[in-house]
Amino acid sequence: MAAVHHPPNPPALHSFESVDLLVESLAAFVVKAQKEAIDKKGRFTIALSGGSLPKMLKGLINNPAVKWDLWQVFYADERVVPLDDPDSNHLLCTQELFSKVPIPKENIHTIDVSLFDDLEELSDAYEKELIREFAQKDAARFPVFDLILLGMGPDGHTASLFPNHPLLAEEDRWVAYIEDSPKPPPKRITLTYPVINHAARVAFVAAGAGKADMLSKVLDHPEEGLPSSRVRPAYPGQLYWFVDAPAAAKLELPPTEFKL
Ligand SMILES: O=C(O)[C@H](O)[C@@H](O)[C@H](O)[C@H](O)COP(=O)(O)O
Repeated sequence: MAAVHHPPNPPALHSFESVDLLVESLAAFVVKAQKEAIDKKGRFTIALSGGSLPKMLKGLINNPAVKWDLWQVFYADERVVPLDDPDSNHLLCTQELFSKVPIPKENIHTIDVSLFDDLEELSDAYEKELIREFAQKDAARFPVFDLILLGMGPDGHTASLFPNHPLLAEEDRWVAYIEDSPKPPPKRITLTYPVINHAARVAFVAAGAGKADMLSKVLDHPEEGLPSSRVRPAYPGQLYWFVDAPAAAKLELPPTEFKL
């Protein structure tokens, strides 16, 4: 990545009056990111999270601009449970999105359930899956996702990067595992900061009044070092926040007008 000494771009905060507007704008944003990636490289690499995020992507369903066959989907984090377990992020994304759109199954990169007994092997295998997708094609030290979509938990966590956890200091691995997640289930794998912070675009999605206090901590007080505040994609990467008015209610950071 060029210009290593350039400071990260400031976050773009997009605040919407309603969740419907947020959903519509997020879909338009994803489609634009997809178009730019496909025009440049003929494919679109994206990482998804669980929580409320998959539902927020419903603006992509029946959207003729989405080129599903050119998407390569990874998970920003995944719980170590069978893929049909109610706790699985893959199951959630399948129920909310993939079962409703024509995406080829092989374009969705799930964790290897045969490796559940050994989390080291499991995360190594997912890292290899990323290497197969990125390393030969982009030849970079870290993969450069076209887009990573994240949620923010009530404690400020994102992906499976929890406050004060040693994983926050991981500098080498692309994928790491955690056995002591404070939020169940305890065993998970997660993309690490070097991967998240090398992405071309990272977008958080947060809606509802329940997010207001934590959002203000994360965006107005990044010096507190909460996991979501540590997401600062390296230049020229860009960080976006898609929030609704109740979530934004306590923010000092001024919003940026949403324009495509
Ligand atoms: O793995 C998990 O524990 C959840 O998926 C979690 O990381 C979620 O993404 C955030 O808590 C935001 O949740 P909401 O989007 O539902 O607010």
